[in-house]
Amino acid sequence: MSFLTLDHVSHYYFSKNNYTKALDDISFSIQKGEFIALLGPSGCGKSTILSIIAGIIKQTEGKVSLQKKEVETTASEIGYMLQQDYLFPWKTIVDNVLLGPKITHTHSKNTEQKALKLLKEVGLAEVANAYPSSLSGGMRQRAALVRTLINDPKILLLDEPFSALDYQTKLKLEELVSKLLKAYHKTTILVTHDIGEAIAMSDRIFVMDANPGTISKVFEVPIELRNEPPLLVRRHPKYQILFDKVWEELDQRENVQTKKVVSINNEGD
Ligand SMILES: Nc1ncnc2c1ncn2[C@@H]1O[C@H](COP(=O)(O)OP(=O)(O)OP(=O)(O)O)[C@@H](O)[C@H]1O
Repeated sequence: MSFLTLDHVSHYYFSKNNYTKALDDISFSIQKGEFIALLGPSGCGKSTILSIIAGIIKQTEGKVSLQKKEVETTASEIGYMLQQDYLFPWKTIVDNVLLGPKITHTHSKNTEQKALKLLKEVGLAEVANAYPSSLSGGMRQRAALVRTLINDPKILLLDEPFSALDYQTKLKLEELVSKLLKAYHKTTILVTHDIGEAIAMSDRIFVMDANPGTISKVFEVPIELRNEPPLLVRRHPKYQILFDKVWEELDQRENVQTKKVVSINNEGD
């Protein structure tokens, strides 16, 4: 059964004298617990899709449904993890994690226990009372992940969460995030520029095209890969086969038109 659906979603960014069509007629459905990767050239609308799902912006056309109900905003159901961790430097790790529940008045003794349990699961139990400045980049991103999971969001949106990390830390974090999200059966959308990461972590990969943003092709990750941890996926013979196919699809689309900003006064130009 479909969990999250985007139905003929288009989006325009308007400014004083012109507009950009960022998304054109995007439709897809995601099952509960599914892990989707959005892959495509810069400016193809990946972040715009996440912002629409998160309720940060409202799509110009089309509809977004969660569990079959059309939603104006899914914000309260969403966990958002970005390239930067945005931890507050003056709060300890556990206090950073508990900030969300405190703001939403859902904080209780149980929440604190849950925070400590999650911190333990990501290997941060020892530094729960430390300040972010004393942690490495990878540790800070693990704390950011726990902060995202503490509210038990229905959907997780990951916008290039590993791209600021060194390669080894990134691989280790992929491993941890994948294990944790599978264990908690989280529905996840990952934005990435990294084909290997998309294959290693996802069930399906949506390749996008730019100007305006469309979904050009959907790749199913073979079932044998989906059940393996990312490091093992990267060593599987089927990984390289899929990598080449996705590469080819992206490569074909490299000659995208230059960005199209349409003047409102001279639409025909
Ligand atoms: N606030 C805005 N105002 C005007 N145009 C915008 C705005 N935000 C995004 N755009 C344009 O919309 C299109 C899609 O942008 P978006 O950031 O969603 O792409 P992206 O695929 O996430 O890019 P990247 O990979 O570089 O982060 C681009 O042409 C971009 O310039």
